[in-house]
Amino acid sequence: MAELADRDGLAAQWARVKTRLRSECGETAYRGWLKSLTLARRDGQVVYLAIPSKFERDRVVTQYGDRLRGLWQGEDPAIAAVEVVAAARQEAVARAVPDVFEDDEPVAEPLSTPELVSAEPPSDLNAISASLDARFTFENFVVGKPNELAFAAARRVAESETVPFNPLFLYGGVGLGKTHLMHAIAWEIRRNHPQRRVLYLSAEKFMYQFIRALRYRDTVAFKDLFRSVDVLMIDDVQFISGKDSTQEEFFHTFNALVDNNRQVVISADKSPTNLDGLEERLRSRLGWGLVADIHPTDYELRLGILQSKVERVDVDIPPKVMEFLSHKISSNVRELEGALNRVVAHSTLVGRAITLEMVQEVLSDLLKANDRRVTIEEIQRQVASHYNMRISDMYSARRARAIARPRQIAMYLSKHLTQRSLPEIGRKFGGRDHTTVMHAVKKVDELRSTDRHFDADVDLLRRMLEG
Ligand SMILES: Nc1ncnc2c1ncn2[C@@H]1O[C@H](COP(=O)(O)OP(=O)(O)OP(=O)(O)O)[C@@H](O)[C@H]1O
Repeated sequence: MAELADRDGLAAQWARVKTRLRSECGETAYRGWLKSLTLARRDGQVVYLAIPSKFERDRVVTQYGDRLRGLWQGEDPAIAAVEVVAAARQEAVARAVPDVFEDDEPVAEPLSTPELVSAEPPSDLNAISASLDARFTFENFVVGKPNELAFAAARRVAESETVPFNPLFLYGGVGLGKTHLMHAIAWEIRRNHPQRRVLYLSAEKFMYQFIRALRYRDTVAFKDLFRSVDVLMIDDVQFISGKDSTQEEFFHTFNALVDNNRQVVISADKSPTNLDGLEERLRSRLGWGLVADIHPTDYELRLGILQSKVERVDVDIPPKVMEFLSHKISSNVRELEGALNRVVAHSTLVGRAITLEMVQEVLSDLLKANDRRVTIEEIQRQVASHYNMRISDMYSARRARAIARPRQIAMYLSKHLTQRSLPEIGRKFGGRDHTTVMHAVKKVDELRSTDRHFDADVDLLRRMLEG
């Protein structure tokens, strides 16, 4: 009986860990890698999780191992380690786990035994296409200035009878709706043209399928399959950066599809020009169609998104609270949604009305983290006022040292205190080139190492900005 209760408690903990993993790591990573994790058992201070293949296990352990452990420890600080074990297919996991874990040692399965990974390489689209989230539709996507181009382009691709632009390349920062739009395109095509063969998967899964095909010496089937689709959608293409043979294969697949007038849709965290570790010919081809940027959200869009989510959960949230959340949680939409969910969950569980005070209390950690984020505009303001110059000189062409040096410092701080790329920073400084930003960063680094006063000055600015 006690054992059963323990098991239930463990399952509830695992459900919470999975929910947090999903919101922290993003939908693409969750669906691509984490969803297939299953809870095996707990033994003393160690929790055992299972996953179908060794390949996935290696990936999950390197990429998400620390986070998994942290989340489990959040549930129970006594947990010292989380072991991820490769088991055969899902059914086998369910069957084998109790026996497999009879021994104290977790069993890791050898990579060289293909039948343990999967009986057959996939023979059809359904086997490799990632599943689509029912919530990620065009109807549920709130459109504002920052995402209107991406939205319009996505709709056009989904509704058009022909191929309007090839590829459609959607890019933007974390949690701004790339995956949502990709799923929406796939849903819409499925609805309007059920006969079209749509393949949607993450770039990591593409790589995984490719490596698997190599291992099975089955690259012909792989090529046939990928080249037989009407619409190929690859999410998070930045993951193939630096993976030469995967890139090569992707390039050929891409060309074959485009040459045959099949639609290709790609998403990434950066524009083709700014994707590092990509071969030049691929980079240039990725930019041939329409490149649509999803900009960071503005206040109006955040408020709109919150309103649309609140309508669906059917709870009463005072307008002041909605404004407060849209104002304060500006990092990304995923975090905004997470904040709303936390507030609603707290209110339902504890039976407490949603007020400004309650929200500040429940979200104190998140609010603090958002407060700390610095924008390029704040940096420009702070640096300009520190050096007693006009803010417009941050974007002006004036090159006098008294102006140029603080501007370089502001570029340097933008590079270090924000997530913006060099070209993005350059744009915010009057449309300067990324090499100018690079030069500024180098120059400030140099001066910091040779001039003590200069170094202290920059350090002071940094501390003021970081609050
Ligand atoms: N404009 C929007 N309207 C409604 N929901 C949105 C909008 N933008 C983002 N979201 C929601 O925010 C969450 C994160 O979006 P999504 O997973 O598409 O981001 P992403 O850009 O693919 O992030 P990542 O780079 O982490 O994969 C999703 O739940 C999505 O539905």
